[in-house]
Amino acid sequence: MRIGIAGITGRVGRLLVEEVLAAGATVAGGTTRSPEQAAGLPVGIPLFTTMSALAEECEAVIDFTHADTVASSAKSLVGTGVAWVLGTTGLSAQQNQMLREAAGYMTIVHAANFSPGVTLVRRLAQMMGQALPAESYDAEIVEMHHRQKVDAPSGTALAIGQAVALGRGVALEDVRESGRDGLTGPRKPGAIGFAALRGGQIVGEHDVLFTSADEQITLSHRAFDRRIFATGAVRAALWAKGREAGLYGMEDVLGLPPL
Ligand SMILES: NC(=O)C1=CN([C@@H]2O[C@H](COP(=O)(O)OP(=O)(O)OC[C@H]3O[C@@H](n4cnc5c(N)ncnc54)[C@H](OP(=O)(O)O)[C@@H]3O)[C@@H](O)[C@H]2O)C=CC1
Ligand SMILES: O=C(O)C1=N[C@H](C(=O)O)C[C@H](O)C1
Repeated sequence: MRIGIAGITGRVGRLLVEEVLAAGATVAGGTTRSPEQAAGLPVGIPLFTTMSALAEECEAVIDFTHADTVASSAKSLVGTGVAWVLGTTGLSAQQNQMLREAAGYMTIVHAANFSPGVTLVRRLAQMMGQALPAESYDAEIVEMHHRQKVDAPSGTALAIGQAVALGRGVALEDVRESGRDGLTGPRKPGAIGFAALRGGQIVGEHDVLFTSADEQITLSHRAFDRRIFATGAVRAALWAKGREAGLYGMEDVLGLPPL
């Protein structure tokens, strides 16, 4: 299979090159805004400055770049027959809506976290949201990442929050509490809270806490190596080949029922 890598010079992009090759697939090329940054990549990988040019060379694109690229990438990929495996986080509501619309015409696998562990944490978080009454159990999600991360809360934290909200039968937008600071007043009943910490080179840590007057239950996930995201994304690209148009997630790739 010919796989393209959008953001090939990035932290995940460089690992994707190794993981595509390890899976026995071909690195059909990559995008970068400045090809001189490609130092250290294996020689001979074609580099492009646009998604359209990359799409001509491959059957799937794995994209770990920046939310600002989502609209133009959707336009470039619709109608090409190329599957889009998108790991970029920090998407706005409007950008998420664009993805849903594009998925009417093409195959998209979108996950805020391609690790199997986080996929299972989301499922457990949904079960806890369903089983533990929101009036008694306060749900808080704490994440910590490296100092270069540009979006907060992390896409994973929000995806876990969405799972808790789903379990509680509410919309996350209606109950989300992020970035408390100052004279906030007491915690709102039923809120799902988020706290984002940044420092050093931490790959990705997520804790989901349900705290009542009498007990606390915590789900924790630690990514030790970001290769776990690259391996999962390559798995998703191989899975996406020949799939009908639609918006899929890592649950689909792992063969789990939808949340
Ligand atoms: N779903 C998942 O499992 C995971 C998701 N992520 C997400 O993936 C994304 C990338 O993460 P990471 O690899 O650490 O980031 P990096 O900044 O290391 O890499 C991103 C690459 O994308 C390119 N890029 C950045 N901004 C733009 C832009 N505005 N337009 C076009 N290209 C751009 C840059 O390449 P150049 O300068 O060469 O153009 C850059 O090297 C983030 O959103 C992150 O949160 C990260 C890990 C796991
Ligand atoms: O930017 C990162 O590094 C990561 N981003 C993803 C997110 O926002 O959840 C996934 C992972 O936690 C690493």
